[in-house]
Amino acid sequence: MKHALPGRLIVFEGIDGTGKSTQILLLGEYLRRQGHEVLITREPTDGQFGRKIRKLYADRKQVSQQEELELFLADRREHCQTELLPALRLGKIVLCDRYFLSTVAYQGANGFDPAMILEHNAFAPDPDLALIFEVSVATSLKRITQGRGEQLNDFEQEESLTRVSAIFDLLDLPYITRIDAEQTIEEIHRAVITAAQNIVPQPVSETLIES
Ligand SMILES: Nc1ncnc2c1ncn2[C@@H]1O[C@H](COP(=O)(O)OP(=O)(O)O)[C@@H](O)[C@H]1O
Ligand SMILES: Cc1cn([C@H]2C[C@H](O)[C@@H](COP(=O)(O)OP(=O)(O)O)O2)c(=O)[nH]c1=O
Repeated sequence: MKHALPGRLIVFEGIDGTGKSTQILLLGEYLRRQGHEVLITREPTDGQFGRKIRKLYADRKQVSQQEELELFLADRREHCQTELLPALRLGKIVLCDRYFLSTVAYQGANGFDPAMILEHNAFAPDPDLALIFEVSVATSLKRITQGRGEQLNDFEQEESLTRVSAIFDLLDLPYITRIDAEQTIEEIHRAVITAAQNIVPQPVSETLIES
């Protein structure tokens, strides 16, 4: 659903380890320096459903794929109502680390029809900009292990990231901009600013100077 609220919603998408969390903080700092009010948030959230999802992952518990999909949708419904929509109504720039394209790609990789997943997210405002961070699966795996010191079940993880990545590659929606995330942190930051500038309104500070 396209929103007509005064704020802007920018979401950061892509497979794990592409540098989303790094870049969201850098863009947040940049926009705040420009005089914007910024909300930085993420999914899964820290709300009741998001905590449940993280706990399932941490405990390596298996739930049915249907249950998993429903948990992500419940988390997003709550996130929209309690955080995203109120912030957009106040004219804030909302930066969200993962949103419904992650459900399309990850739960799509689990076998659900991507188009059906998109329909189930019709309650959620469309982002004004969805940045899809693109790296090879090899780079993703390297960054995950380096950054977090996790011991990987290499083959399983490689296979599932490849499937998720293939769905991200196929997505074709008007608000998507693809970012080459193999570059340095500084180069990516510049590409992110360029994309954001197309949809972010003039900052309050500049409006005041001109009038
Ligand atoms: N452009 C980059 N080049 C090399 N390493 C990076 C880059 N961006 C992020 N990293 C590192 O890769 C790891 C994963 O980055 P992170 O921002 O947490 O990714 P994500 O949020 O997409 O999982 C971290 O250790 C981070 O410091
Ligand atoms: C938002 C969302 C995330 N996920 C997955 C992607 C991640 O592997 C996992 C946790 O997200 P996240 O905390 O972003 O993981 P990371 O910090 O490792 O990038 O949840 C889905 O499967 N569906 C969704 O709708």
